[in-house]
Amino acid sequence: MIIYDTASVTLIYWALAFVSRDTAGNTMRLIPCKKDYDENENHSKQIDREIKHWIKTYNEAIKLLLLGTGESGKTTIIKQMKILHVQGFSASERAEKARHIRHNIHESIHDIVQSMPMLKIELHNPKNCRSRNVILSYGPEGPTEYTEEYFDHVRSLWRDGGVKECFKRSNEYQLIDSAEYFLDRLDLIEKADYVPSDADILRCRQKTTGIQKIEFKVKVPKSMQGGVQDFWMFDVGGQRGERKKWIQVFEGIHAIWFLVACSDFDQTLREDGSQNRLKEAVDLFEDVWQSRFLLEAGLILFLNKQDLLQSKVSQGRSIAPYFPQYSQFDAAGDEYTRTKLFIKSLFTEVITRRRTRRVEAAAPAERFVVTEARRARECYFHFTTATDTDNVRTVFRDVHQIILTHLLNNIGVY
Ligand SMILES: Nc1nc2c(ncn2[C@@H]2O[C@H](COP(=O)(O)OP(=O)(O)OP(=O)(O)O)[C@@H](O)[C@H]2O)c(=O)[nH]1
Ligand SMILES: [Mg+2]
Repeated sequence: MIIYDTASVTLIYWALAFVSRDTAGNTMRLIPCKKDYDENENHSKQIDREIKHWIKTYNEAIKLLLLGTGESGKTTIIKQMKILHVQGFSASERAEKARHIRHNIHESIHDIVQSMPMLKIELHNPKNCRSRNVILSYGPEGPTEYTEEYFDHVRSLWRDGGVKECFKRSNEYQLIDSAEYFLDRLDLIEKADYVPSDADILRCRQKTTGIQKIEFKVKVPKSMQGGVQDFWMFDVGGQRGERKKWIQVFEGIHAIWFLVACSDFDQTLREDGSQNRLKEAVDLFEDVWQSRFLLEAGLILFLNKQDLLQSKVSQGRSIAPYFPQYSQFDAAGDEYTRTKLFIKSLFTEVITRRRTRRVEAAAPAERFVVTEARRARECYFHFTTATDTDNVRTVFRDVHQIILTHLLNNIGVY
């Protein structure tokens, strides 16, 4: 049986109706064209019967694996699946997240004030020196108890012009992406009865170590035999030290979602200050793309953190100093559009380095097929903001279609 929520059925139906083999019989073509479908009703009915049969008999869970460098947004996607397809977060989970969010506040203000001497930035208000010393005295771990006095120190510092100046240069040291989001919400978070909203939980940052799995079910509508389809989604840690564990979950994976933090273009790795984060993501993507263990899995690239990329670029920060080839990049549109297309081109280049032909496909996903000795290899691209539930809901629907097409190809329905 296969997954879909009601809204995605039409999409999937189309996908299935137009999946076919080429003359050599070894590559898939997906032609999302309603007109052809209407013109070939008998063929569609036959396909419909086959799909229903396949859905009825396919009872395996669909296994998805999230990959990407540290802080690319993998665990945020898992949280979105919990919101969209499980019951969301329980009261005890929210209480636990409140603790992590307070710790996120501490690590944010700690890392900013600790970096000020390196950037030769002074506190604008000398009275804040005491607050800075108090914060630094707790070290990166933070206080055992988050008192009113503690939050007063953080508030004074966050209002300081020097702290703000240092925050604006956060690409020159390591700072979590949600620093501003949480520091702007101090008044709410310091309250004893604070319960984090879904939006707060999506912003909360906790590094993943080891392998996590979430299971969820998606309803299959009655018209498609009814019932539910099981999904297993695996989350791994993306920092270098964590990647050796990845191979443990490669077996039997149907599709990989590879996440890239596009706003990382001017930052270095937390685990290696000499390596640009976006370059690391391109290298890692190449490893995944080439991996013989993952040849059977569908690959979907999430060009994530579009909100942060847009805001960075609108503040006048350019990718050009970090990727000199950007000055030769030819694309229409404003600076943000050109930057996101350039980042995409860094990844399509990895794919097109081998013999490639481009297949026009319907928006929003674009498809590239690489002809290899064994079979066609496909990669789809999506621009995403993982903290935006509506965006992830839409992307998930599109991705259903892609995964289904890939699965049908693998099991030889067509
Ligand atoms: N603004 C914004 N923040 C995002 C987005 N995606 C993820 N984040 C934030 O980025 C931080 C890191 O996200 P995670 O999901 O923990 O990253 P990860 O890939 O699981 O990282 P590791 O576990 O270290 O591999 C979190 O604070 C998220 O809230 C996005 O699209 N926009
Ligand atoms: Mg994680």
